[in-house]
Amino acid sequence: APSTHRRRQLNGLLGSLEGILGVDQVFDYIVVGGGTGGLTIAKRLAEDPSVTVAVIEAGTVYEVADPIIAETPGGDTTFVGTTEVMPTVDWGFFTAPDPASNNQKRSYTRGKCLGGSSARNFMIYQRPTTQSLDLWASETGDSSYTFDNFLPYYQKGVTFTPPGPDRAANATALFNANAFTPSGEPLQVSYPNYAQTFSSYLQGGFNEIGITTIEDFNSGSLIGCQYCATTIDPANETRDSSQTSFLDSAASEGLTNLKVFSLTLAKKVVFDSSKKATGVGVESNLIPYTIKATKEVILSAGAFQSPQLLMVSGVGPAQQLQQFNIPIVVDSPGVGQNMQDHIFFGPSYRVNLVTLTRIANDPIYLAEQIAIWAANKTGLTNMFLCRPFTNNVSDFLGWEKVPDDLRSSFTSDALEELSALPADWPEIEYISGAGYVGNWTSLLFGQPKDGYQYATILATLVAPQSRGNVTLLSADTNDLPIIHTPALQSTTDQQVAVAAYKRTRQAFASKFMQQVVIGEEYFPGPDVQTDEEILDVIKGSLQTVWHASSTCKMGVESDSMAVVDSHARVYGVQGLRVVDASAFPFLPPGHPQSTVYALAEKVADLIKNGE
Ligand SMILES: Cc1cc2nc3c(=O)[nH]c(=O)nc-3n(C[C@H](O)[C@H](O)[C@H](O)COP(=O)(O)OP(=O)(O)OC[C@H]3O[C@@H](n4cnc5c(N)ncnc54)[C@H](O)[C@@H]3O)c2cc1C
Repeated sequence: APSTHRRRQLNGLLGSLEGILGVDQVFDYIVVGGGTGGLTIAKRLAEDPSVTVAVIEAGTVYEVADPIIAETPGGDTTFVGTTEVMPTVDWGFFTAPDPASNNQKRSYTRGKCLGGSSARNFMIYQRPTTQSLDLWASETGDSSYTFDNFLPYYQKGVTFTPPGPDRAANATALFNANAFTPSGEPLQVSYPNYAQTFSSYLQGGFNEIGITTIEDFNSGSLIGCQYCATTIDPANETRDSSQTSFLDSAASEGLTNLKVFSLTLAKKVVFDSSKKATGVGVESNLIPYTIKATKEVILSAGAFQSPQLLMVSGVGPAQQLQQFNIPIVVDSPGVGQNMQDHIFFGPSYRVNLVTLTRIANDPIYLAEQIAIWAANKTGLTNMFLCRPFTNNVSDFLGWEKVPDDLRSSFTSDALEELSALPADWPEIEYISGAGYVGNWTSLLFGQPKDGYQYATILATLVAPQSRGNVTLLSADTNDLPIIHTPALQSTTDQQVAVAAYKRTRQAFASKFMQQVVIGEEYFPGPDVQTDEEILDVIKGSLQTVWHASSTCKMGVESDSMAVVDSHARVYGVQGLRVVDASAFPFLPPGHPQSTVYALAEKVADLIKNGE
């Protein structure tokens, strides 16, 4: 079977046993975190046969840890509610109580496995807008980040496959093939063959309320609506992650100069007396040892744990380090600060369509789908690859700035803050939710069991003004850091959120959507009408979109909160970079995985060029 073959190939790259046996471990480069950014940069560095690369990853191969859910696109709906934690491949983060939203503590999904959060995400693949990347270039003083200059790195690792002949009827996905380069690159971007019927109605509803259909979301414009491309491998309709793309290709190319230390926790970066990073202290099976780096250490442990690793290693806000008796290497006040994230929420309605509600509640329907799969399967071993499960559930998106009629009631402060954003930067994203979401407690297990099907439009704040942070619980990476997520502290965000909620209701009330809507709004219900009532519902029912970023932000040296320069090098030390979502200068509009992959590609080239 393909997955057994894959595991055998990967075994050739797993090096942790040697570490446990105390064999001296010295590499040119150490990448901490085998997630989205980490495996991408590690594979690219290892393409040079003259260097050696180690990856340190706390988790393991996700098809070993979690053989069914992780590789099935529809498995993305499991264990992402505010009260749930995936037992096998998740870190188990909960946010600190959030005073701006009823002191909620929300579960915050983070992949703990090879692939990292790309093994747990919703697979939406789209790129930021032209002007948001141009802003990245101006804020970091580096013109190589303008949309046009950065685009080749978005294209580099990706193979794009247009929607195929087996794609469902009435679900035509437009696309711009020119946004991609023809290639045999590792990361697969395509469209599921099974489309959510709800999305066709959503498109009609959006068009009716003024959100027009555009060609695609990968060419620099977002305002409009369309089916989204996904990191689903069209060959077998399974999830593609940095593990199944970049690490698998390293294995199949026989790059034995790349070693993966799985089930190995990074404890701290080791510096010499000249503040050069010379290695990483790790722990595997409770045994501590050090892996040495002769050239560089690259932190790719994600937006929560890259800043944690910097802080426990002595790079961070002095006060925070002193609190835990950590010797200060560099007082860097921005480490862990400036966190940006998106939140989403929205009303749920009963609909006359098949949605996740049926899959979750109707075993006979599920058995039928599995029987259809069994009759037609082409060598795939996972029965959860029956048709409805090959879709990532959120397959249609819309974007806009708040329309004038709702904007007219905004405060002048809110209008001023929002006007600072570039013209093409949307304020709201709408994500199709073909199922009940309600108060976000649990997607799969929370579907109402009353025989109806449900659907939701998830309004998302993509120009958030609220900021969060990451602080230490202790000086030991065995203790997860404390995460304060930025949800609705800003009154601008509150106003946009209420306007966004009203827009989702307008879409459900459109003639097009009314063809399939049954009765009145189910959640929160028609009694919720005033702005205060709507805001209260949002506070009690929001979830983050798991897009935490910018906690080791990139910026110019004169910016005291900048942690890395535009080559992702940590200010104040040598031989240390941060390459993951934490290094973003800010969170561009939309879903960040494309930018994490692109940044890793770009920094790999910088390193290869000695920059
Ligand atoms: C549920 C969910 C849905 C999402 N949906 C989408 C989507 O549809 N589209 C999109 O574009 N984005 C989506 N995202 C966001 C996107 O997946 C992330 O922004 C991106 O994957 C982050 O990449 P990263 O490299 O920064 O971190 P990660 O991919 O999380 O990698 C960090 C890695 O470091 C490892 N690690 C951490 N600490 C240590 C340590 N001390 N020692 C050893 N290893 C360590 C982790 O185990 C992990 O493998 C979603 C995220 C989630 C969680």
